[in-house]
Amino acid sequence: MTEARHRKWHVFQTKDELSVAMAKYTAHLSAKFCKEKGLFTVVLSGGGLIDWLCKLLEPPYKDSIEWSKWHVFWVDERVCAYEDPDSNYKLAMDGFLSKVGIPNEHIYAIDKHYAADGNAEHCAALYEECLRNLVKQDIIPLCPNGKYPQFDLQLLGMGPDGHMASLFPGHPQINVKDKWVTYITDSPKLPPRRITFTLPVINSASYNLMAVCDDHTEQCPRSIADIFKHNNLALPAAHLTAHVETMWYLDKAAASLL
Ligand SMILES: O=C(O)[C@H](O)[C@@H](O)[C@H](O)[C@H](O)COP(=O)(O)O
Repeated sequence: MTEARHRKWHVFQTKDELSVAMAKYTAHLSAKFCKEKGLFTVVLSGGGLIDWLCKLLEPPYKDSIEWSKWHVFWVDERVCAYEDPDSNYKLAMDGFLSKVGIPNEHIYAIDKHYAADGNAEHCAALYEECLRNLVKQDIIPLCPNGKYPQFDLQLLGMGPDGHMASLFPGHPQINVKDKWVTYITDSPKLPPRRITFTLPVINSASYNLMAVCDDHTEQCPRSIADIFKHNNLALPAAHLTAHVETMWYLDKAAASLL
């Protein structure tokens, strides 16, 4: 493992090794937080992540994780119907969540009706309201400055252009600080309408695990080098921190220019 400034990282020879490590990391934190607080708040993203998480569906994890104590959120979501193949909710439900015993009422998706209508602004406002209610119910604590919710673990991915969640380079959402959840209607990655946690919320998590596997683009290893060697803050993912630990899991291809 390598460490620079606040960032730690591991490079894995294969995606499979990365998935095994991701399962271990997640299972360890699940056990820790379930023991300490009686629940575990996990934030998912879209993309390849759900595939990599599938190691949790295998022994020894599937039967040892206290799934009933999990509370699941999305760091970003595409504003479309739940049944739409673009939906991050559908991706996670079909590939992972439906296969473990997380109570339905612990799975916090965006509003079904506004999502189907494509109303990103309302979806963002209602998702923020949902988080605020969970803070009142003591499911999510606030971070020490009292301004933002503090999730236990966020599992993130980075796009080849250096975006994370739905915070894209050259778009204003990265600067939003007065909201917990914001929205975009012209996302360069399709589909265009999305909601996303704001940067201060993302960085308030106790643990952030960013997993990046390069799928034959030249841009991805360049963005990784730009972040790790030059801390190029034009790339949203370069801003990632966390309260306890910011961990990057890279495959060999993504790390090829380091
Ligand atoms: O909904 C989304 O599009 C995502 O949440 C997005 O931020 C994703 O995590 C990255 O684009 C990485 O995606 P890949 O893992 O597919 O490269």
